[in-house]
Amino acid sequence: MHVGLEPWSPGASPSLRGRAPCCWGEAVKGPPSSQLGRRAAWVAAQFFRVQCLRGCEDCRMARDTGVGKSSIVCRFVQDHFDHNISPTIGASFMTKTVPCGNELHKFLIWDTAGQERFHSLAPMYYRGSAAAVIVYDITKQDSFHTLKKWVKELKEHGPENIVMAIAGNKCDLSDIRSSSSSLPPFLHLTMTVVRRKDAIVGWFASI
Ligand SMILES: Nc1nc2c(ncn2[C@@H]2O[C@H](COP(=O)(O)OP(=O)(O)OP(=O)(O)O)[C@@H](O)[C@H]2O)c(=O)[nH]1
Repeated sequence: MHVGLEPWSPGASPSLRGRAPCCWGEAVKGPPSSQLGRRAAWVAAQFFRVQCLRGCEDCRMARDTGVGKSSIVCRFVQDHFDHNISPTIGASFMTKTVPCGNELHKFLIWDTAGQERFHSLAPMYYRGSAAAVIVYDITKQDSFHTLKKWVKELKEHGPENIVMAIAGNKCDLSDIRSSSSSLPPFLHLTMTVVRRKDAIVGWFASI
C-alpha cells in the first residue's frame, strides 16, 4: 500500500493554504481540474471531494466547519487522529493508493474548508468530481441542516451522475447526539468513527 504524501507548502496557491504538513498532503498549484485531468469526488458542509481513478482514483470531500471532515481524511490517509487539528483554510489535497482486487485505486481527495466564507470556492472543487462526501456532526443539529443545503447544491450544480455519500461523524459522542436520523433514502448513509481506521478504509472503499 502506498500513501502519496508530500510536505505541504505555504508557498502554494493561497486558496489551498491550510492545515499543518503533518496532516495534509501535496500542495497543488492551480485549479483541481487542471491538475487531476480526471473526474473527482468532493466533500463539503462541510464537504470534501474525493476522486477515484482506476489505477488512480480521485475523490473530494465537503462539510460543515468542525464536523470532522479533515479528521476523516487524515485518518484514512495517515491513520492519524489529532484532537487539536486546525481549521482548514481554503482547501487541502491528499492522495492515497489502496489495493482493490488485482488493481490499485488511487484516491485524490480534496478537503474543502467548512467555514461559510469559503463557500464560493466550492464549485471549483466539485466540478469534475466523481464523488462527493458530505459530513455532518451527529451532535450538532445545525450541521445536519447544512448537509441538506450541500445535497441540494450538488444536485442542481454538480456534475451529472456524481456519487454523493453522507457521513455522520463523531459517533463516539452518541450520548449527546442531536441530529435526526431521517435522511433522504436515496443517499448512502454511513456513520463514521474517526478513531477507527478499519471503519474509515471500508467506508471509502464503499464509495
Ligand atoms: N470526539 C470526536 N472528535 C472528533 C471526531 N472527528 C473530529 N473530531 C474533532 O473535531 C474537531 C474538528 O475536526 P476537523 O477535522 O478539523 O473538522 P472539519 O470539519 O475539518 O473543520 P473545518 O476545517 O473547520 O471545516 C477537532 O477537534 C477534532 O479532533 C470524532 O470522530 N470524535
